[in-house]
Amino acid sequence: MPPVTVEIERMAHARDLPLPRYESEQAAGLDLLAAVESEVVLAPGGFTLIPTGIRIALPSDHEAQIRPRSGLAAKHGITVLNSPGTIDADYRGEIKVILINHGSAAFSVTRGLRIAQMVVAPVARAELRESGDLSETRRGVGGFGSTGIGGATS
Ligand SMILES: O=c1ccn([C@H]2C[C@H](O)[C@@H](COP(=O)(O)OP(=O)(O)OP(=O)(O)O)O2)c(=O)[nH]1
Ligand SMILES: [Mg+2]
Repeated sequence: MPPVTVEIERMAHARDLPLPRYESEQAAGLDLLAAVESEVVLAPGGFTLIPTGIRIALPSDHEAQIRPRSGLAAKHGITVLNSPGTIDADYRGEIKVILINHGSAAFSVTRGLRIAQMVVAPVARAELRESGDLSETRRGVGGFGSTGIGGATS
């Protein structure tokens, strides 16, 4: 798939920070940096909105998803509260990341720390057509474990 062009602006408080980038050749997400002025300490159980200092313009019919970094989650219990956060194609404000500390120790967010990753993805927009005659399926209304919990199913 050819790359999608995303316009990006580094805001005044982030001109010294590098642009988000893919950390490996085939990485799905661009790592987002914390554009905090000074250290922000997240107490256990606490959550906070972290600025990234960037604004973007996505092409129409695309979104950006703000996802956690597994390293921060596995090592410190830090994740994205509203994961995946949704950046709409028409949003022109600063991208912010809502981090939550599920760990048992305080976590320090320092300027430039790679706090989350942003995945750009195509989006299908629905045209709703109201109907009283939805198609039948084998699953029907079954859900929430209707196929069994754990083990192999036959
Ligand atoms: O993690 C996030 C999630 C959202 N946003 C920005 C971009 C998005 O386009 C906008 C609105 O997000 P969302 O639709 O999730 O929030 P809402 O509570 O529905 O707000 P709104 O009424 O503004 O749509 O906020 C972020 O910067 N970070
Ligand atoms: Mg919304």
